[in-house]
Amino acid sequence: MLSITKEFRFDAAHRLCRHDFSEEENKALYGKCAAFHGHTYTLRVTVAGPLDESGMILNFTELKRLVKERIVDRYDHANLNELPEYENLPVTAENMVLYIFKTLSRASEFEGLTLKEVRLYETPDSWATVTA
Ligand SMILES: Nc1nc2c(c(=O)[nH]1)N=C([C@H](O)[C@H](O)COP(=O)(O)OP(=O)(O)OP(=O)(O)O)CN2
Ligand SMILES: [Zn+2]
Repeated sequence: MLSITKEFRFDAAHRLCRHDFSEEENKALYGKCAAFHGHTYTLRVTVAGPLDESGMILNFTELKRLVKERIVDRYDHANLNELPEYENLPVTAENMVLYIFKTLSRASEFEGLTLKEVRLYETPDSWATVTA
């Protein structure tokens, strides 16, 4: 199966918390990550599909425009806890990658293609993945 992958990076801040928990309960659940801190996230988006008449699955330039517009430009230098999608969810790599996958999979640019995988690295050695 043929696929293409594009990688993106953004810097963002968050703290891990449940809104229905007290500070003490969040500290007990999430430890040091209950305190506000930042990451340089790496996002990898993989798309599969047939080649078009230009010899491409999807132009990398178009993929970049889409992912930047829908995700990266909103997340870069943001406080992730303030974004509406995480109003009632802990800002874990798992919840983030699920939201990113759902959001991108709705894009009309992927019509006739398969959004195969979205992977989000929170640190160079910790990541979460959604695979179609
Ligand atoms: N399953 C998950 N576990 C943790 C998440 C997560 O999103 N999903 N997030 C965190 C924190 O955000 C924390 O910032 C990262 O924790 P940790 O990997 O322990 O942080 P380090 O700086 O020590 O990372 P290294 O991988 O050792 O560089 C915690 N857990
Ligand atoms: Zn963190």
